[in-house]
Amino acid sequence: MDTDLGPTGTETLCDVCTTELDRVSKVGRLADRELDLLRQPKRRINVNIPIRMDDGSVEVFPSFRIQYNTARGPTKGGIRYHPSVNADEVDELAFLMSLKCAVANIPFGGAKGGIQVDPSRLSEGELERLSRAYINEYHRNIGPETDIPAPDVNTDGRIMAWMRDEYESITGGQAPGVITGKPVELGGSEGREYATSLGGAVILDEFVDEVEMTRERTTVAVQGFGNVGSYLAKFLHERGYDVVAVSNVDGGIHDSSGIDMPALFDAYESSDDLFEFGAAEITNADLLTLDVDVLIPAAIENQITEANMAEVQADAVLEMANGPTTSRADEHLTERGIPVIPDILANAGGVTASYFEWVQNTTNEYWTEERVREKLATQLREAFADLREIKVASETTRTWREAAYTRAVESVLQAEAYRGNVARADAERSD
Ligand SMILES: NC(=O)C1=CN([C@@H]2O[C@H](COP(=O)(O)OP(=O)(O)OC[C@H]3O[C@@H](n4cnc5c(N)ncnc54)[C@H](OP(=O)(O)O)[C@@H]3O)[C@@H](O)[C@H]2O)C=CC1
Ligand SMILES: O=C(O)CCC(=O)C(=O)O
Repeated sequence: MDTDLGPTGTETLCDVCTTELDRVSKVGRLADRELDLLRQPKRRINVNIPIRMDDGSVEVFPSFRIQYNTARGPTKGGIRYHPSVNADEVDELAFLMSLKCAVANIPFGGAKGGIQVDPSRLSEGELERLSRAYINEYHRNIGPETDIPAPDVNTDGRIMAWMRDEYESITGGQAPGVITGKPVELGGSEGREYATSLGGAVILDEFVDEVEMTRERTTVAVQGFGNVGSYLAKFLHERGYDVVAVSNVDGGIHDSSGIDMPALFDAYESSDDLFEFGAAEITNADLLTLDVDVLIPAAIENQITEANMAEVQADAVLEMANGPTTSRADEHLTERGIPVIPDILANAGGVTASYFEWVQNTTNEYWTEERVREKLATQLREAFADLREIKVASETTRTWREAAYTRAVESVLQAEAYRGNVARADAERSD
């Protein structure tokens, strides 16, 4: 199925996206046509991919690529492998990518992809066949100037390498800019592997300065110890924060005097088991309600919800995962004066470094790790400053999320207007 949606396409945005869009729409007095453009993806593609398994049987894996908004540039966003991935989830993630690229001020639209699979069940060969088959099915829809995938949950540089190779064997020639998050030896950027986390650390530093806290006395709990959570815990420890809890899908560990992160990294590398480290064990539910300065969901969506929002004791939330807070919980935290640094700012370091990778691929000029880190920090500090300015200047903007949506929606709609897709005259606006 390949759908260019008209204004009658179904809406599948999550409640927090819809709530925030409605709020921004009311304040900005957006026209119906403008809202339609934001509420639905431009193109949804889904393919059931048959794969021959090692035992000779054939399994079929549903897969998706959703290109949400193309006004600001080629679409950009990761590919997720997870048993529960579905079209609605990918819609929402693609919507968030469209806003995130605008918040980070990089010239991309937003997309997201996914395969409904539990990759831990697959052999290396099956994983490679599935990854290559995904590109085989979608190669006409992606490309360095159209839609550029990247890693997300359960995907990594090795998978990006197979995907680049498959794309080039189908299309002929070299096309390093078709995908980002590649290994450095294959045209990847220095620093991309940890950029989401480094970006999160830069944003948290800015926030801590803003509210006049000091890093040294700031305790943090990080849910998720994958690419984003583990590097973030490391960076925050190096910057002087006290990382008191971390977790993976099986649960977590807690030490109120601060976890020795280098020692944990060494232990985890060999055991792949947080519990073997010997610190007190906690559940993911416990972690989310710990009495810490900053709670950092860095795993999957819908973690702070109506069920646990009243028990959240943190003084602030840094959303490193996409969509970890539901709308009701977001409102509740706001009422209690707990600031939430939204996903589309907090985790924008990943796509920003992906943009740098794409620029390097396009110019064939490669940068040092130091240059990437400096440029990343500058870009994210500017993004934070832009949102602070909106918050300070506006009497109605209460939260960082509202500021981020305000900035992103304005930027996307300006681009749509310059393309002639919407008229931005007051006469067009509905009340
Ligand atoms: N990778 C990137 O560049 C970017 C990622 N993000 C977002 O960050 C989040 C994490 O992504 P990433 O680190 O790449 O993914 P990974 O697959 O590398 O890691 C995910 C982590 O979350 C844990 N986890 C999975 N399910 C649960 C659960 N139900 N409860 C608690 N923990 C769970 C996993 O545990 P286990 O290790 O045991 O499997 C793992 O530690 C996602 O929301 C992603 O969309 C956002 C921007 C960029
Ligand atoms: O690096 C990218 O292009 C996208 C990363 C991503 O999927 C995300 O920010 O959620």
